[in-house]
Amino acid sequence: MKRLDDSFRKLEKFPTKVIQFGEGNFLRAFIDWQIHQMNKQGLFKGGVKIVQPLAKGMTKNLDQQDDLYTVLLEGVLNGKKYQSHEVIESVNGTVRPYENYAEYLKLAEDDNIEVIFSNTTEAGIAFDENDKLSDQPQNSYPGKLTALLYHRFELGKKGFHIIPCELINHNGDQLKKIVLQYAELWKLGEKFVDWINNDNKFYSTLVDRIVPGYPRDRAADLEKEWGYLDQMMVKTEPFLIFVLEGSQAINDVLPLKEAGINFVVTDDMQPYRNRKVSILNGPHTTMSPIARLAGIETVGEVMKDKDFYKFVNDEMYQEIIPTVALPEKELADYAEGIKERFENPYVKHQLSSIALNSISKFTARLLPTLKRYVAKNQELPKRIVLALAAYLKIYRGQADFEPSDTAEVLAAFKKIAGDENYVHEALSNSDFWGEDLTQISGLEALVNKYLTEIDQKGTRAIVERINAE
Ligand SMILES: NC(=O)c1ccc[n+]([C@@H]2O[C@H](COP(=O)([O-])OP(=O)(O)OC[C@H]3O[C@@H](n4cnc5c(N)ncnc54)[C@H](O)[C@@H]3O)[C@@H](O)[C@H]2O)c1
Ligand SMILES: O=P(O)(O)OC[C@@H](O)[C@@H](O)[C@H](O)[C@H](O)CO
Repeated sequence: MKRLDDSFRKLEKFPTKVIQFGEGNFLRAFIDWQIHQMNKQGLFKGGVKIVQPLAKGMTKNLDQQDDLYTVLLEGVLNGKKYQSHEVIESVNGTVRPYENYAEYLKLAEDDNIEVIFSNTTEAGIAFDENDKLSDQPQNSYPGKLTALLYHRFELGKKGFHIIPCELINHNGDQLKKIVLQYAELWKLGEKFVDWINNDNKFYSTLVDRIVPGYPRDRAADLEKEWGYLDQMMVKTEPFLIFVLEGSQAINDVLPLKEAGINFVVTDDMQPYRNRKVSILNGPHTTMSPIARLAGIETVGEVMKDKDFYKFVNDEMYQEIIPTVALPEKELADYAEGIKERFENPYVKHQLSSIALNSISKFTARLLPTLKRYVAKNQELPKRIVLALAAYLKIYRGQADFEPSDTAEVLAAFKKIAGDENYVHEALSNSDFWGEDLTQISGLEALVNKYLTEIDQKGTRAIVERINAE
């Protein structure tokens, strides 16, 4: 069978206007897909050069198919079923700084390039004090970026719009802060710092699209159906939201909105972040321990089970939405969309993968809601507390499966697992939760009660009872 090659292109190859750090599934199904949508409508007329941020990666595989790949879009959005595939033509080429650093630095010389995107995972936006300007390349992504920016500055050229998509809060501010740290460490001078501050714009973003990646189980069948080989195909849900904090002028640079994409430019993205973290990630973090203890394996199975569906729905509407400071109708529409995404029949989202590092996830994704709920109602949100009790059972080593967390967290739980005051010891450990949870009135007693009930009857019985209350 034929591989993808340039003969599959339907659009002309546009000049490179974007540098993208990262060749991962998410960026290919999110940023490069969006650029392709703009190009199809003649709105952007620009291509992407992908920089592989690590020594090892997938860019050679992409080059082997002339930088083309297929996005398989499957799911339900606003009640409409989507099942389509499209060859994405927005990638113009790839650059590997570990193999050819000169070619990497040369990107700074291209006047057509206006925008830099990145997604190097949450670990990527980090300062490495051992990085040097003379390294070829620097170890960290911000180190590599600073070297590129400095070369651009020395050539007297204009700066960039720098748009990180890593899932950390204030990602743009964080990245800029580290670039300025390198400017100081490498003594790049006041003028460079002024150029960073005045000629470049760093934006903070929130990205949301579930991208399960390469559809391993169906790839061979899909290739047969499409009539070509594609080792870089990527599967995604149809939903996306791309929130960017900054001035509306970015719409002139990136006419995403005009292309019909759900691109939101705002001067404060925190409400969008709170909404996503509490209404999407919150229920994920709640259902994962409770449903796994009841023998359920995926988010889709949770949504198909009438008891668990009601439990999740009630958590969204009774415990979470009333605590988020946005118009209720908007939140309800968002919640309905999330339920549709959780029900996506094409995505098998494992509860075990959501469970990775659950203690920090509970702290970031559920604890703020629990505290806001208590402040508002002077009582505890039962469903979130049941999740906490279920986690304590799992982390005590009393489930049919192991908890997966950092070595420190696992060791700390191991130390207290045999303690007769286990619940008190666990809840009062501020290293887990950032604070002493026994200070929240009634929490320790309710967790103890739920733990006893879980031992006696299992989580499903408690879910049924809470549903009936
Ligand atoms: N897949 C999703 O559904 C989804 C949705 C929203 C956000 N995200 C987030 O996007 C990120 C990437 O996800 P993906 O599915 O594309 O993963 P992936 O494994 O396909 O790609 C990871 C990319 O990050 C780069 N990378 C990894 N560690 C790095 C480091 N220390 N420094 C620099 N670069 C590094 C790799 O080179 C690669 O380009 C994750 O952090 C994930 O949480 C994923
Ligand atoms: O990716 P994690 O492990 O941080 O969190 C698990 C899920 O809640 C998460 O992947 C969501 O599906 C995603 O955040 C949707 O955009």
